[in-house]
Amino acid sequence: MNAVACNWHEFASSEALAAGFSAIVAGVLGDAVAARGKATLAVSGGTTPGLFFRTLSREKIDWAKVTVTLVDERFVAPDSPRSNAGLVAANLLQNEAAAANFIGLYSPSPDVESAARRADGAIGRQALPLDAVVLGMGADGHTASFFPDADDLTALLDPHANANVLPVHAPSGIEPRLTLTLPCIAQAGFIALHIEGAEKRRVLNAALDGKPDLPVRAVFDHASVPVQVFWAP
Ligand SMILES: O=C1O[C@H](COP(=O)(O)O)[C@@H](O)[C@H](O)[C@H]1O
Repeated sequence: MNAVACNWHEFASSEALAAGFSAIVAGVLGDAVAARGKATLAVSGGTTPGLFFRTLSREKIDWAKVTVTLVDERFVAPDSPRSNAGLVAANLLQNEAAAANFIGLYSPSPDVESAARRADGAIGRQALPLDAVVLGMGADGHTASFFPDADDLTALLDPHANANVLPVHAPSGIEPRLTLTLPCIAQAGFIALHIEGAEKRRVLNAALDGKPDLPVRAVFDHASVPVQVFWAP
């Protein structure tokens, strides 16, 4: 097993992590705006990032030049409590960050396959290459919507995939999903993994030690820059 390239940032509390992490992400986005006149950020959903989003939303950068998108999405409408877009709208696209442009992955298409094709085009035209990606991880070792029990995990984890967005069918994912592909994530200029709690730390360490069936490992193996891990108890 090859050694993995990552940098570990440890904080004493969720509050301290949110403050430190949001300052770093704001710095990455601000640098991109200064260099290219625009910046792109892909964020994850789930239960972990709420406080980080609310803290990041108050960072004073030129948010009108920032495009925010999602690493992954449940195939549900934005008003569903399960919607990652809804989470981002309520917590990140507020305060200073209300000026940002948002590109979601969901559309009210007949099925998740057509929604993925639509999102694939929008992401390719408006969001790539990503300046920054913020990943989460489930206790089963999934990141993005790369679930260990996904029907086509091999295609999802193909580092040479041509697609930007793929549909996902995984029993543990509950609804069908939409996810950025591994190359979209791996080629970002800044790649962060935000996890909290002892259990997720144990799972991540198992993945980094080479335990099979933990899809998060693929990001570390293919990332174009060392992955920055942000952890609090
Ligand atoms: O379903 C999802 O789960 C992961 C992890 O979420 P958490 O609730 O354990 O923080 C998240 O990264 C992903 O974006 C989301 O769709």
